[in-house]
Order: sequence, then C-alpha cells, then structure tokens
Amino acid sequence: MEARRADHHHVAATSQEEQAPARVTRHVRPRRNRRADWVRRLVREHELSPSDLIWPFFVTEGKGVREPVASMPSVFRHSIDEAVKAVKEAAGLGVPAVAVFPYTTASLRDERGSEALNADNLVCRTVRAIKDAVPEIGIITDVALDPYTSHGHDGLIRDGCILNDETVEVLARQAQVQAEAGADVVAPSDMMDGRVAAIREALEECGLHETQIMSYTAKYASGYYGPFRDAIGSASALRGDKRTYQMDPANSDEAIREAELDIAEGADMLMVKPGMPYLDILRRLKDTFAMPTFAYQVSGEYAMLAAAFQNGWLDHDRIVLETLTCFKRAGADGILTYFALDAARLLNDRT
Ligand SMILES: NCc1[nH]cc(CCC(=O)O)c1CC(=O)O
Ligand SMILES: [Mg+2]
Repeated sequence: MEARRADHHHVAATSQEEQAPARVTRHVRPRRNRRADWVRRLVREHELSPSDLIWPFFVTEGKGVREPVASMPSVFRHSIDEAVKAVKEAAGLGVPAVAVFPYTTASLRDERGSEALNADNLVCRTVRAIKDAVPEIGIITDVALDPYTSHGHDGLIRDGCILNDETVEVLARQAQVQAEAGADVVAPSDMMDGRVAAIREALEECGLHETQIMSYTAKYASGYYGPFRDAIGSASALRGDKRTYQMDPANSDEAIREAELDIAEGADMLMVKPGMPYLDILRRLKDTFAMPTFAYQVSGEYAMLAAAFQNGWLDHDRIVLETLTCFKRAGADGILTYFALDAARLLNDRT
C-alpha cells in the first residue's frame, strides 16, 4: 500500500506485474557502494600508481643550473648534474622512466638541425650521465629536429615545404645516435610519414634490437605546446605553424589510420598528445589496438593548472591526482606529465 501511494501518479500501473519493476528500481541505491572509504576502495576500477608516470624534463648546458621556465611555474631547465639528481629522486619515488628534452642555444641551431646528429650533444651526454648514475630508470629520447633547427620546425625545409623523406633519413640517424648513447626508448615526435619503419630499420642494422620505439602516433597541431617551445628555446625561432605534419584537432578516424601504420612499421608503444582534451582519441586507440598506449599531459595543460594553483583557484594535490587518474580511466597505460614527481610523492605519502 505504501508503494501504491508513492506511485499514485502512475494511474495506469494497476497490476502487480507492472508495479514490480518500479519497486525494485526504488530499492537500487548506487550510493551504497560509495558510503565508506573501504567500499569505495573495493569497487574502484582504476588505481593510479607511480609506475604509471613518465617525467619529461629539460636540460641545458652548465653546472649547478636550475633555470625556471617562465610559462611553466616550478619547472626548470637543469644542467646535467642537476638533472641526474632529479632523476635519482624520480627513481626513488618509483617513477619508471623519464623523457629528456634539450634547450639548445641559438648558436648551435642551423637550417638542417645538424646538432641532432652530434653523438656528443646535450641529450647524448645527459643519457650517458643518467645511465651511469641511475641505471635502473628507463630513458626516453625525443626524435625530432625542432630543438636544433634555426626555423623551429621538426623537419627539413625546401621552398617553404617540410620535406618528408629527407627528414626521415635524418631522424633515423638521430634515433641511432641516441640509442647508441644508451636511450632505452626513442620517441619520434615529428609526425613525418614512414619514420617508425625507417628508425626500426636503422636500429636493427646496427644491432640495437632491444631499443623500443614509442611513437607519437596521434600528435595534434595544438596550441597547447606553447610553453614547451619556450622551455626548449624554439618559440621565438618558429616560423609559421606545424599543420602540414601534425594532425588536425578536428579529426578522430585519422588517428586510427596513423596507429595502423605505426604498428605495422614496428612501434612498440603508441602515444596520444595533447592529453586531457584528447581522451576520446586515447580511448579509441586503446580499444581498437590493445597496444601499450600513453598520453602526454603537455606543457600548456601544465601551465593552465599551475596558474590556477598559484591563484588558489584549484587545489594542487587533489587536481593533480584527479587529472592523472582520468588518463588511466580513459585507457592510458602511462602518462607523461610534468607533475610526475609531485604525483609520485603524493601517492607514496598516501600509503
Ligand atoms: N617535436 C617536439 C615536441 N616534443 C614534445 C613537444 C610538446 C610537449 C609539451 O608541450 O609539453 C613538442 C613540441 C612541438 O611539437 O612543437
Ligand atoms: Mg604517422
């Protein structure tokens, strides 16, 4: 009778059969599984851990240098000795891998990005120093010419066009130089066609069978890379934009086609970039290919959040863990994030 009264607006629902589903529905309370910490932990679908994090960091020449990056509060360009200290800390916090990006002074930049092939360049020296001091951590190097070109593009240019096949040849040699210095994973971020196959071929030819390739598979022509270009000193150098090689933010099917190619060409891991605005792409790639799939929470995403933290508009600890957990929920096996050390500290303190 109680039930009938509550349902009085369902005038047509007179028979027992018609009322039953309504009563059952009323007794279903999703909040039961949220009522205490113990049960929330029991039903939790995804758990963020320090093992999910990759720390991207910037290196610069010198000794004892920690130079702030203006558009990325609390991010620094480290000299190699300082980078080694920070990477040691990352390893101690349980972060499995780091990704190194060089700040290159204007005097070392040229039209062809020749410094990329110097076996003694800043990146190679950093890799050797880390391998020596922190052998247990994985090192990822970026394969692209933009830190080394005077025009700030990722490839070679002729008559205003980014040349694909000529660039790919240089990238394959760049990857080889990095792998010979000790990089565990080479990560082509240039978006030239066919570069994964060319890099794989070059690595195999010199016996570097174990060097992995993490391909920036779906890398979009995004405005979110601005602060990164400040950090590596290519913002003022860059002429034009990267829309003839990086993907259109309006496209999703195209990411599937890019991933098919990268997998066929020998990529060991895929990556989507930027991160948070592209979680739909991440989910599609993970569901379609079941490959180890990573997301890059890029410099502009970091800058937005850091600015809000500085203003007291968002809570740092809470938001850092929430955003990174969202990447896991969307299918990421791991996340490249400038918050990696902060997040690892928070996760370690929690347990
Ligand atoms: N090929 C270079 C490269 N590798 C990683 C980033 C961006 C990373 C970030 O914004 O945090 C970029 C910038 C770009 O493509 O212009
Ligand atoms: Mg491609």
